[in-house]
This record gives sequence, structure tokens and C-alpha cells, in this order.
Amino acid sequence: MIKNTENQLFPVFLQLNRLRTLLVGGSTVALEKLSALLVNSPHSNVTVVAKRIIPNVREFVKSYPSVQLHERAFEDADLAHVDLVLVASNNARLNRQIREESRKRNLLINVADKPELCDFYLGSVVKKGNLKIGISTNGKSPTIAKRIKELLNEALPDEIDETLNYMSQLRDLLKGDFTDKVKALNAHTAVLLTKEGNI
Ligand SMILES: C[C@@]1(CC(=O)O)c2cc3[nH]c(cc4nc(cc5[nH]c(cc(n2)[C@H]1CCC(=O)O)[C@@](C)(CC(=O)O)[C@@H]5CCC(=O)O)C(CC(=O)O)=C4CCC(=O)O)c(CCC(=O)O)c3CC(=O)O
Ligand SMILES: NC(=O)C1=CN([C@@H]2O[C@H](COP(=O)(O)OP(=O)(O)OC[C@H]3O[C@@H](n4cnc5c(N)ncnc54)[C@H](O)[C@@H]3O)[C@@H](O)[C@H]2O)C=CC1
Repeated sequence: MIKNTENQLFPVFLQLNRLRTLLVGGSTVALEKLSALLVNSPHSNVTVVAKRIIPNVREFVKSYPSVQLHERAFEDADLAHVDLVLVASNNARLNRQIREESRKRNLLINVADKPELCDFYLGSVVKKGNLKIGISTNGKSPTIAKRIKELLNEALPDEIDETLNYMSQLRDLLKGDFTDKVKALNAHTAVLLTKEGNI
């Protein structure tokens, strides 16, 4: 039985360096979205289109050569040759229009703070080396998502990345069929779930 109250979103981790992302809007909220994209995927191919681009955005993208800025109004043609769309404009009609045009082209879209116009949501992200954890509260409370991120950031030791690298080497060394490998990897990590393991 599927309960309506449960979180039914499906999480994925995108290779934004291989995709082309359009961001419409160039102000405070656009900067938040841009920073969420680039802090996680520094080689994201992002095209920003906005009537006005604030200096903070210009400053921020200086460290990211894969970002292009276009200070002008949005045109439908901006949707050609992109894979993903994010909108952070202050114009409700424009948001709706971009949503419709994006769906016609089968593009996935996120409109900042307008869940009803979104095909996907951004999450809070915990990162320790190779480990990345995405957090969603099903849109109920982004603030709680942020707090859980802070909690996990403190709880997970930096050494977790060494463990991941060690396990990766072990994985390459292990011989035998798939089932044997899984057994061995599970045996090596069983201790992590005990208090003494203390990941
Ligand atoms: C549905 C979703 C769609 C989407 O935008 O993708 C959405 C929607 C809305 N956000 C609103 C407000 C705020 N958003 C934040 C922050 C974040 N919001 C993010 C995601 C999401 N926000 C998606 C759901 C994620 C989930 O399921 O948990 C995070 C996780 C990721 C990111 O944006 O990068 C990022 C934390 C990053 C970090 O970890 O630091 C803060 C807090 C702050 O900024 O400190 C506030 C103010 C306080 C508050 O309201 O809680 C409003 C009301 C606007 C209004 O009142 O006008 C709506 C609209 C509505 O709910 O209807
Ligand atoms: N600022 C905030 O903290 C919050 C913002 N929001 C939502 O996010 C939206 C954006 O927020 P801000 O960045 O603060 O807005 P803003 O008003 O500072 O910036 C809007 C951006 O949209 C661009 N824009 C407007 N019409 C355009 C067009 N036709 N083509 C291309 N670009 C166009 C503007 O040039 C500007 O860069 C708000 O309207 C609101 O719905 C929601 C909650 C909080």
C-alpha cells in the first residue's frame, strides 16, 4: 500500500559536467542555485540568462570557466540544446511559460520556490570526499534539510574517505565470483555498524 504522506521522490546523482544546464535569472536566488550546482559539480556547463545579472554572480562565476553569462531577456530559443532547466526569475508568468515550453521539449525543470512547477527538487548535500548524501524533506521544510546536513557533517569523520578508498582497493583485489566478493566486502565492513567501528 502506497501512503500519500511518504516521500515519493526518486533521488539521482547527475553528471552535470556532461549535461547542459540553463539557469534563467541572475539575482540572489539564482546565485544560490548556481552555487549549489557548482560547489557540487565544479565543471557543470551552465548558461545563465537574465535581464540583470548582479555583481555577486559575476564575481562568483570567475572561478568557473564552464559558466556562460548572457545579460538579456529569456527567449524560447534558449531551451534548444539544453538538457536541464532551472528558473529563478521574479516573473510568475515567465516562470509558467518556461515551464510549458520546457515540457514541450521534454526538458526537466526546477522553478525556485515553486514546487508545483518543478519536475525535480534540489536537496541539501553532505559531502566528505567521495561520500555524498542528498537530503529531501519532500518540500516540507528545507530548513530542516539544512539542519540535518549540518548534523551529519559533524557526525561523519573526515576519515570516512580513507575507508572508502581502502574498500575500493580491496574491491579491485578480490578474486572470485560476484557473490563471494559481496560476502567478503560485507564481512570487512560489518564492524562499521558496531559502536567500536565508529565510522
Ligand atoms: C521544494 C523545494 C524546491 C526547490 O527549490 O528545489 C524548495 C522550496 C521552497 N523553499 C523555500 C524556502 C527556503 N529554502 C531554503 C533553503 C533550501 N531550499 C532547498 C530546496 C528546496 N526548496 C526544495 C525542497 C527540498 C526539500 O525537500 O527539503 C535546499 C535544500 C536546496 C537548494 O535550494 O539548493 C536549500 C537548503 C540548502 C542547504 O543545505 O543549505 C531556506 C533556508 C535557507 O535559505 O536558509 C528557505 C527559507 C526557510 C524555509 O521556508 O524553510 C520555500 C518558501 C519560499 C517562501 O516562503 O516564499 C519554498 C516553496 C514552498 O515550500 O512552497
Ligand atoms: N530572495 C529570496 O530570498 C526569495 C526569493 N524567492 C523567489 O525567487 C524569485 C527570485 O528571487 P530573487 O533572486 O530575489 O529575485 P530578483 O527580483 O532579485 O531577481 C529576479 C531575476 O530575474 C530576472 N528576470 C526577470 N525577468 C526576466 C526575463 N524576462 N528574462 C530573463 N531574466 C529575467 C531579473 O533580471 C533578475 O535577475 C522571487 O521572485 C521569488 O519567487 C522566494 C523566497 C525567498
